[in-house]
Amino acid sequence: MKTYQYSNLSPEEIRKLLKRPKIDFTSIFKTVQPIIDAVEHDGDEAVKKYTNQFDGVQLDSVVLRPQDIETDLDPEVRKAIDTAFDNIFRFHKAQLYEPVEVETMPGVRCLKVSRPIERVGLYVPGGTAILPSTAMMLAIPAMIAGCTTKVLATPPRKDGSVAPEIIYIAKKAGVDTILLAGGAQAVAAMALGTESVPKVDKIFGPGNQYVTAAKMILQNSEAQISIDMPAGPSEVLVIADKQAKPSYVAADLLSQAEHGKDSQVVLVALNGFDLDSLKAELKTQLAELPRKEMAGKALENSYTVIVDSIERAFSFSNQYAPEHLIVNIEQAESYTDKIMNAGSVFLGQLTPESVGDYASGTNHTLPTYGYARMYSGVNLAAFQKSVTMQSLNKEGLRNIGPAVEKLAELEELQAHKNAVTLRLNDLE
Ligand SMILES: NC(=O)c1ccc[n+]([C@@H]2O[C@H](COP(=O)([O-])OP(=O)(O)OC[C@H]3O[C@@H](n4cnc5c(N)ncnc54)[C@H](O)[C@@H]3O)[C@@H](O)[C@H]2O)c1
Ligand SMILES: N[C@H](CO)Cc1c[nH]c[nH+]1
Ligand SMILES: [Zn+2]
Repeated sequence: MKTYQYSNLSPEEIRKLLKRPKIDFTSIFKTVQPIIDAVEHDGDEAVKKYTNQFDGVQLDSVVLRPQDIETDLDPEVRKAIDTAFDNIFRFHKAQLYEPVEVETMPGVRCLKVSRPIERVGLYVPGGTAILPSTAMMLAIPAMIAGCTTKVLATPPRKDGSVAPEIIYIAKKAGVDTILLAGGAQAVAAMALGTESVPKVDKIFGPGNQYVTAAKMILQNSEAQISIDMPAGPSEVLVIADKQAKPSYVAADLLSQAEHGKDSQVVLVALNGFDLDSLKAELKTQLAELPRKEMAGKALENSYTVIVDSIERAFSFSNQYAPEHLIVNIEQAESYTDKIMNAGSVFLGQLTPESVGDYASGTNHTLPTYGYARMYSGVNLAAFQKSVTMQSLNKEGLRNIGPAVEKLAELEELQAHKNAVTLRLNDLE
């Protein structure tokens, strides 16, 4: 990790630091488009072909029905999943809201109600690590929202199976179909539908560049789907002051670096934070990690910036708009008003980012790459759409009619005006 002193940086150097490592989507689109075309044309056969090519697995069937499969989990694993499941359920259930009803003028009643997006596709990455936690983050809000068709896609393991933990979660959350595929072929199968995969209306979930590119292409295609957000390689920004323990900060930075070599981690250090101890901690902790190669590569894309005030620390973080922000400074809770752009925030010395990845209750599918400036992380509302309704009585029609007639006249839309005038005349 390189270290920069903020006050010595030129505006151009700051701009460069705030940008993420470039992803060349043009070449990825060239790989992904033919995969999508093949799935559109050949359905399940294409899914099988690419699963063989990229995952080395020859599938007999591309789908499983989780409800038909017995799972035998280690009791401790089951208990941990159940704890996380309950917390995620509780936090997302609390996001259900009551219909909005307003009488905008006497006799004119307006309503806003929520309805589930009926058919959803949930992508659970599985290239370099199995992620049962992502299965929970997607399937639980889909269940609470009332989505009726829930397809969960995940790459098969080398023996063609799906991790029992994912099956257990899928059953618990009422997922109907598991698609044994990853990458662009899985996204295409859910967006377009195949002989055995139901077509969905919205696709959720993080993934590598092939997954992200397929989501981007398909949302702009005739498949008529929407996607949650452009979620890319995991990232974290830590703000640390002199009270922050270097060993904790190192562990937090490494926890996101170990996701993949393209992850980026950033430390914004306030004066007094012990950078020498941090460097030593990073070295010793990294050496012990099973994924040290990936995490080490990610650290090469990463950096520390030293700032001289808390204001500067938050303004840098807001411009960077991290997926995860850890505020490891004294009285962290008193600074929440300063946080404008971040996917999910972890306040204080005792709140590692990992708790949000697994079990605190918040969602871990979050915007990366600076998209936290305008996108929210996955939440209950992402699985719903709102429908507005209105109804008028005689008084309402009399009250509102003249304004609508006048505005229709202004826009020279006579039929619009007539629809009101005919009714008003009948009232007389
Ligand atoms: N932002 C978030 O919320 C979040 C959460 C969890 C994970 N992540 C990120 O998700 C990503 C997971 O990536 P992953 O690779 O482990 O799993 P993945 O499931 O996203 O991708 C694996 C699939 O990629 C396809 N693939 C592999 N090589 C290919 C090639 N050359 N051409 C075409 N397709 C190919 C294969 O079909 C394979 O099944 C990581 O970048 C991680 O940081 C993000
Ligand atoms: N940190 C990831 C989101 O960026 C989510 C995750 C899953 N498992 C562990 N971490
Ligand atoms: Zn993580």
